[in-house]
Amino acid sequence: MTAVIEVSGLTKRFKNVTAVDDVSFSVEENTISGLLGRNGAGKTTLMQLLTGQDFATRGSIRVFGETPVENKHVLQRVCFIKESQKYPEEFTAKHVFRSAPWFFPNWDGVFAEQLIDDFRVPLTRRIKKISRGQLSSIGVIVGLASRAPLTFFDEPYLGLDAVARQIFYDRLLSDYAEHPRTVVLSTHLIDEVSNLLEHVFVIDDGRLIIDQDADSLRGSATTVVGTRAAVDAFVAHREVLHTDHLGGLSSVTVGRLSQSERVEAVEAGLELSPVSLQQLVVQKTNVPHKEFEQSA
Ligand SMILES: Nc1ncnc2c1ncn2[C@@H]1O[C@H](COP(=O)(O)OP(=O)(O)OP(=O)(O)O)[C@@H](O)[C@H]1O
Repeated sequence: MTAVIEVSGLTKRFKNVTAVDDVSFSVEENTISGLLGRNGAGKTTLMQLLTGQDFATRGSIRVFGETPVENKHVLQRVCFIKESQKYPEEFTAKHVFRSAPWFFPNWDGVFAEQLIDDFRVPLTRRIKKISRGQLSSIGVIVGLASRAPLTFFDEPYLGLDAVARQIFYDRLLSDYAEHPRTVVLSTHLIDEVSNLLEHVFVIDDGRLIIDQDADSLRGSATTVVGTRAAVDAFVAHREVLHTDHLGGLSSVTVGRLSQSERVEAVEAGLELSPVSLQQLVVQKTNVPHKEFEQSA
């Protein structure tokens, strides 16, 4: 496997905020990765650094083996779709799609036309007059039709309805199968994208807390449900990720269980269920912010 992105000891500080805090990881070529985390976790800042739009306070970044900052050789292979993309005042969607091939050498005009139909983008209305969802559609189309070897989608579908989001997931998957490339996607709609992701990065308060293959992450936790006494006895010596009580019943999320542990649980009258990626991320990141901890 070849790493398209290699990051080591990366830190970005804004005055008293450490937005990215000593992060190290790599992203393999031709994979779809999710960059997940709560509001303010540092996802956008990290993407800005990886796409050379900001300078790191410390640490190193290699994209296609080189630093991305002011590096045409790297940046012409990168597409970054931001939540808040700005366009020139008089621009219509037509202007965006006409100018896209100047920036993206792999631009596929026929694919873009199909996507414009799929998303029903009004081509001749000025961008400042179109809806939030339509604006997101334009970004999504640019991200897909650019076929950049490395594409970042930063929360790309603000305002997109459920049908449009599904079209995005479907087109991304089918086009990725035909034209493999490296995609990094940040989103809060974790369950919706869960099946798309091959690798998961979770950033919390600037720190990378999960860097794991999506399949192994999905199997890394189980919820155990049963009477309080039986659940308590079963989880007594295990790491507990989350606990809920309802009357005499308990629902406790624990780490990976072996086959014999599963048999033991079932024999104790307990029910086992898988934990969704979203639940797992919520449980891992549902802790007090370090600033609040320090000032408390
Ligand atoms: N230019 C800046 N100046 C000061 N602080 C900043 C700046 N940009 C980001 N931050 C802070 O850095 C932290 C990380 O912000 P970032 O936008 O990267 O988070 P995010 O994970 O993308 O959040 P969201 O999911 O809400 O978009 C936040 O505390 C934010 O307030």
